[in-house]
Order: sequence, then C-alpha cells, then structure tokens
Amino acid sequence: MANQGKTIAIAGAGSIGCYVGGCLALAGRKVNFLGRGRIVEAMRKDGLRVSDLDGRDRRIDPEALAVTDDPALALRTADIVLVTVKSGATEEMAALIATHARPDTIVVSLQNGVDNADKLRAGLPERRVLAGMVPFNVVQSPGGVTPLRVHRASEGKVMIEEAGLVGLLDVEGLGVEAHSDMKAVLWSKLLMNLNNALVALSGLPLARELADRRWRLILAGQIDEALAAMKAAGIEPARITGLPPSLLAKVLRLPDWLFGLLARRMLAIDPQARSSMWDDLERRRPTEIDDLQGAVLGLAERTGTPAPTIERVAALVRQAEAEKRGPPGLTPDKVSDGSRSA
Ligand SMILES: NC(=O)C1=CN([C@@H]2O[C@H](COP(=O)(O)OP(=O)(O)OC[C@H]3O[C@@H](n4cnc5c(N)ncnc54)[C@H](OP(=O)(O)O)[C@@H]3O)[C@@H](O)[C@H]2O)C=CC1
Ligand SMILES: CC(C)(CO)C(=O)C(=O)O
Repeated sequence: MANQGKTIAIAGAGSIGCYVGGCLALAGRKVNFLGRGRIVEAMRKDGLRVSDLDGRDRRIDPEALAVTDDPALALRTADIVLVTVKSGATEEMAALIATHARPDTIVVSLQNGVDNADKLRAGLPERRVLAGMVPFNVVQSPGGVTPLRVHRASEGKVMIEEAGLVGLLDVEGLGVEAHSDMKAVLWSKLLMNLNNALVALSGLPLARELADRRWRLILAGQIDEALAAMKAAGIEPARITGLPPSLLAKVLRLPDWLFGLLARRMLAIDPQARSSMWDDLERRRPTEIDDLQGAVLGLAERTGTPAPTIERVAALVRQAEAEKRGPPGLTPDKVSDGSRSA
C-alpha cells in the first residue's frame, strides 16, 4: 500500500503521457504532468478527458490536475518518472531528470524504439532506469477541441521490466504486467512499429490500412527483412501478440477475407486510430523513423543482411518529413516502387 502514495511524474504530457497519467490520476495516484505549450494550456483551462474503445469516458477537472511546464516543479517530488517523450527528445529529458529529480527516483521509458532506456541510462548513470512498452494506440483530439481528449484506440497491456511497480501502475484502463526480457519485447514491438510509417505515408486509419492486402504485403516484406537482420544479430523477439513473430508475415500475406477472420484481435482498433508517426507528419514534427526503421537498418548494415523495403519506406518518410506538408497520401504502388514522382 505504501507504493500507492508515491508521486508519479509524466515526463512528456502528449498522447501516451496524458492517457497513462490520466488513468493513474483517475485511480487516485498522485500524478505530476510535465508538458508544454498547447497541452499545458488546454489541461489547465479545461482539464482532461480520458476515454477508450471499451466505452469508458471520464473527465478530470483542471483543479484535480497537477500540470506544469516547469521541470523542477514536476520532477523534484517524483518517486517514479514515466518518460513519454518522442525518441528524439529522450536525451534532453534525461538531462532534465538528472538536474531536477532525486537520486532515488526510478525512471521508466514508455517509448517505442529499442534503445530509449539505454539512452536514459547513459544520461542517468546513478539512477534505476527500466524499459517499458506500450502496445496500444492513443488518439489525441485536434487542437481547439475542449477538453483535450486522449482516447485509447486499441487493446493490450503495458509491459515493464520491474514487477515491483506493477501494483502501482496497473489501474483501470491501463493494464500493466512485468516481463523479464524487455529487450525481446522491444524488438517484437519494433516489428509492429514498422507499420507506423505505412500508416503515415498512406494517411489511412490503421484498421483500413491493415484491411488492405497491398499494404500488408509491404509490412510483411519489412518484417521479413527485420527478422533476418535480428536473427543474424542473435536477437529473438518475444511473443507479444496472439501470434509468434515468425508467423506474422505469413498471416499478413493471407487474402483479405482470411486475414479478416484470423486477425480479428489485431483488427480490434477504433476507426480513428492511425499511428504516432502519422501524428508527427500531421503536426509537421520530426518523426521517429531513425529509431524504428533506422534501428533495423543499423542492424542490417552490421550483419550484412539486405533490407531494401525498409530502406525505401524510410526514405519516403524522410522526404515527407522534410517537405512538412503532412502525410503524403501515397498508394501502396508508390511505396513499393520507392518513387513518388513516377
Ligand atoms: N501515440 C501512440 O499511440 C503511441 C506512442 N508510443 C510511443 O510513445 C512515445 C510518446 O509518443 P506520443 O505520446 O505519441 O508523443 P507526443 O508527441 O504526443 O507526446 C510527447 C509530448 O512530450 C512533450 N515534450 C517533449 N519534450 C518536452 C520537454 N522537455 N518538456 C515538456 N514536454 C516535452 C511534447 O511537446 P511538443 O509537442 O511541444 O514537442 C509532446 O507533447 C513515443 O516513443 C511513441 O512512439 C507508443 C505506443 C503508441
Ligand atoms: C500504432 C501502435 C500502437 C502500434 O504500431 C504504435 O505503437 C504507435 O502508434 O506508435
């Protein structure tokens, strides 16, 4: 029970941070939200709405939220810091935690990508840093919608390295379980995240994109390449979905009707859900392409395994990112081709 009185700081109040922090606050945990700009203003003014695809829909009044853009205020009383910034901001957040949080604060990365916990450890050599993995998508309401809403749009339990924190973090709307091999979990999640780029390039909602075999074939091609590189590097991905990773590509290649039947769990997704990389292109922000496709490309280069599909997808995302015109709305043919002008 002593655990329940701990203060949890959300380091990066965006989609995941507001959803996770919102569920924790609704369950009576002490939560400090560290955010900035639009989100801090919106939460201070109108509070937060937390909803999910199971029908839960709750509102937290502004007075009940501790939200700030001052890292000292958010971090100095924290017993646990949940890092929920995009991968490109991990080092900056590590420096803020090093400056403002107590030496005994436990830091948990709830980010995609395989090396954010390591980046945090490098910046926080004295602290306990744990890896975590968030399996579900969160849809954030567009700017101007009040109150700011974060909606969990798919299912799954968060996995973390440390069983001692599960009791504190496992609350309504936020299933949490411990896993002993987070490296294997993160590489497995990376296989799923290879689809983030396809959603971002297509602009389609996730459920519609996955229902189209032409997109699934590109995803299956990326997964084959990633598994070959991982095998050559001695990395074995964990089973985090109903399917073993070795069967994922096979199932993705099935005809639409059969895929629809077999992958019902995978397709239990709210119709608005896209991907966090789509969010980034939509908001004209840098994406996590270097941490997702880029992580596999690094491995492929080191192990001498080819990854042409992943290379093409990464190049198209980098192009869209540089153009800052939002998701480019490409067709599967354009992505398979690698050329947008053709
Ligand atoms: N969104 C999703 O559905 C999922 C995301 N993930 C992963 O979770 C992680 C977080 O993603 P997501 O929530 O989408 O990202 P968001 O961009 O929505 O949230 C991150 C927030 O952190 C803020 N931030 C960054 N640096 C600071 C700082 N120094 N001080 C205060 N606030 C800061 C950002 O502000 P600003 O916008 O001003 O930069 C942003 O609002 C990523 O690794 C992502 O891949 C995993 C599963 C699903
Ligand atoms: C869509 C999802 C849940 C899985 O690929 C995700 O991790 C993201 O949006 O970043």
